[in-house]
Amino acid sequence: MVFILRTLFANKEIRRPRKYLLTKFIDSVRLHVKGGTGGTGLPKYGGLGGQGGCVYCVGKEGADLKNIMTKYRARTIAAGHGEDSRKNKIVGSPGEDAKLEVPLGITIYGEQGKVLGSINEEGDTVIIARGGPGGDTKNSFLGHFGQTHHVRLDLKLIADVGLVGFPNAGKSSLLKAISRAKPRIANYPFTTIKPNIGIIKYDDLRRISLADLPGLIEGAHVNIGLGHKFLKHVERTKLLLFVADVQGFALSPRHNMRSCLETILLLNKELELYNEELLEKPAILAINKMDLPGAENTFNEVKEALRNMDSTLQSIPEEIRPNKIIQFEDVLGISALKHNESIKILRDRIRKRLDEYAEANNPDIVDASDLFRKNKAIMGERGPQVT
Ligand SMILES: Nc1nc2c(ncn2[C@@H]2O[C@H](COP(=O)(O)OP(=O)(O)OP(=O)(O)O)[C@@H](O)[C@H]2O)c(=O)[nH]1
Repeated sequence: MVFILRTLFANKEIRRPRKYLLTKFIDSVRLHVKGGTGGTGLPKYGGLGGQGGCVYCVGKEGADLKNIMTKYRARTIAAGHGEDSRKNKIVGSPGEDAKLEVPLGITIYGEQGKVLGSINEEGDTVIIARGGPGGDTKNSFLGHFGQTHHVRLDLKLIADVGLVGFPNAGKSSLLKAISRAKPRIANYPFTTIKPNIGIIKYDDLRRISLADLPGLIEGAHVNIGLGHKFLKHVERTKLLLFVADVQGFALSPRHNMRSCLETILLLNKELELYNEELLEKPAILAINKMDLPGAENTFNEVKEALRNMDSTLQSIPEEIRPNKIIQFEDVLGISALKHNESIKILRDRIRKRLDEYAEANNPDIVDASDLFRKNKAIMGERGPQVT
């Protein structure tokens, strides 16, 4: 009884979201959406019913799916119905639209996985349930029902760089050292249970975003650890930043101890098993914890092994051998904890690789002097050569 009264008279302002909503990172939401019904027309006066309202999504920076889940606890969103035509208001007003603010990076799927649209920039709009037409001569002045169906909003973070590594490799420490993000850092695996985004700011005001994802482990493809659940978030990144612990990794004393080189190959394999296309992305390898004793030797060994991949693979057990090897643009030794010169070098290298990527994908942004040189080479001494 006390519980019922408390619930009935509870002040909605101070009601907190359910506990699981406070902790969990939500990257997929299923909703039932209903477009409004069109208003009825008035045949006697030729009156038109108002059109039913639509449900639509608008991209908004800073919005998140958790807010949608808290706001629409019943997971149903309905737009308003169109107004009926009346003697003193012949044309009924359209129903009120229901606007849903969603984060950038959302893809909207309808029934049977059909893609309804995606939202990648602030202000992008996708209608997810159309309102029914109002009553007029074409439908005997009877308003129609709006569209009613289930949709799934699936979030894939949009960041320039995606950090991938085993748990405890120091991804969060690196994110903290390189950007102003404040992720949780602790000396046990799986401290990171949801993606964190950090921004690197350069002197020329260029900003590069990095997504730190929960650690992958051997067997992630069969859902061990946190599985491949978060790998979808690297699909939209332009550059992969592998972070490997120079000491290697063992999840517990019961698990195999994997060396630094083995963790790199295992990460390669897990990415390959998730989506082979990810291996085509430009990638940088950062070997972390270089402040530890003996790190320099291991680093040189790993670098050498990566250089002679064919002979390395022969000495690697078959269960951790990837079919396709990722090509690293750079292999760097860093210390995320000491926050030293190595972090600065990494920052510059990330910038360089992303600039190269932009140049390759947007030929319009090429350096003007480079363009001049190329044009001069084509034109030769006497101007353009016609072939
Ligand atoms: N010596 C040393 N320790 C480091 C370095 N970077 C990180 N660590 C330590 O390694 C441990 C794990 O660091 P995290 O940054 O939480 O690692 P993570 O990869 O984010 O781990 P998960 O959240 O489990 O995925 C912490 O105790 C850090 O202090 C480093 O450069 N040198």
